[in-house]
Amino acid sequence: MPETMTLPPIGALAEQAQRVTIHPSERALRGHVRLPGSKSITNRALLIAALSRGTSRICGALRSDDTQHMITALRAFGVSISEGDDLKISPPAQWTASGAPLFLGNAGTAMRFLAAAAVLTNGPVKLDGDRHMRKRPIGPLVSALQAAGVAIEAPTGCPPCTVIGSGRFAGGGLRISGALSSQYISALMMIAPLAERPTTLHIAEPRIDASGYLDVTISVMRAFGAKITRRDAQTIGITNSGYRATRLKVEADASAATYFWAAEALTGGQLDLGIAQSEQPDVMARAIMRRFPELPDHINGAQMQDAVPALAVLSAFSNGDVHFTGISNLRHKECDRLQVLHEGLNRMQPGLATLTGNDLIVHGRPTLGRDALDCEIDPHLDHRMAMSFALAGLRCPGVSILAPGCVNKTFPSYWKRLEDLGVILSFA
Ligand SMILES: O=C(O)C1=C[C@@H](OP(=O)(O)O)[C@@H](O)[C@H](O)C1
Ligand SMILES: C=C(OP(=O)(O)O)C(=O)O
Repeated sequence: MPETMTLPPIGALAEQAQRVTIHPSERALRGHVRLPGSKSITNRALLIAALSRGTSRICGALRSDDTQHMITALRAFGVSISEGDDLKISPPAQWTASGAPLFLGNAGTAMRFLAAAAVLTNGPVKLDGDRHMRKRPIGPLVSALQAAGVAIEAPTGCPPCTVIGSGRFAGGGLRISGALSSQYISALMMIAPLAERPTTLHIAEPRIDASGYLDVTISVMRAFGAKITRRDAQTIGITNSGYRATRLKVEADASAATYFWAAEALTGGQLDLGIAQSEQPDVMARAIMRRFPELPDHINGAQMQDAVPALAVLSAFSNGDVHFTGISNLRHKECDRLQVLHEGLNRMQPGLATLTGNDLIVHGRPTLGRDALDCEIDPHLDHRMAMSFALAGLRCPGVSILAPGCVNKTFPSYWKRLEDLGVILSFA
């Protein structure tokens, strides 16, 4: 190749490629990894900024498919958003409904948060997503909004859903089930400061999965001046004091960090990720991963669900069986993650994982790197499946991942970050 010819950037290679093959790392991975901003914080901050008085600025925001869907939808409501190094958000006096359906891909946060916020527009809004999103339940949120007087329908119990915005939200006492997703509760929490009266949210279950995301919601709401109190595990009180614009710095994404904590463990390396303490639920995975290869024989994934795929792949190389419980909601994520994890692990080596109801048991084999079969993993276009199974390739020769561009949902620079650490990838 002539010296002047430059290779296309790796992001473009990954997007166009049908597969990526990961070559085992000969050495321990060391160095600094620049992580993207938190998806959960970015999409909350975008929505709340769009509901605030004044112009807000968000620094360190995640730029990915999920946040782009949120930005595009907010613009359709009349919100002005400029995308420089920082995001600058200026809401209109009143959100407007353009009439055109809003396509939100497979972005759960955008779908659930906007289904609730669309009530604040002045007309009909149809929210739709891709074929995966059309299988992800939204019924409990729809029922809670209907009980609050909102005209909203999702005939299949999943998107598409149609909201007839009245420009107002009554607030008051609301009951919501968070059994299938904590995002339903976050969605109601975030519109409550704009209600006509104070809101008390009653969560139907005494304990829900992913409840740490409610604390993330509270923190972002407070940064925009909301008055909100988590009275107990099932009760949240929110004053109708509105939001005021602010400047918010988004912290690094803890779910993105899990892949690099696992990569450290698998290669015996040490990485500086610039993420220490955080409210984000997936930071809990770090302490567990540090114990590798002696992982606990039981991991309850209920409160760190997005870390489970990376933990499951890491477990395949551990010294024993790891029994994952509390993970039934993984069936309603970007794909049926329990099914796809089970399928992918057994493709790496038959018998590596067992699925018993909604529990996954990974039968760790410390020698796996040496005796694994060449395998092609179909992540079913799920970013976390792609990023997690790629980790197996750090130890096993011949691991390839189909449609690697699916990482764009939350981590477009994932492959580049691995290459920056010296991992050799072949895109085809
Ligand atoms: O509120 C959030 O930002 C999220 C909550 C979790 O989903 P569920 O509440 O649907 O379990 C998590 O899996 C998702 O990636 C982000
Ligand atoms: C479940 C996820 O995303 P969401 O629900 O926001 O689509 C995820 O990122 O793993």
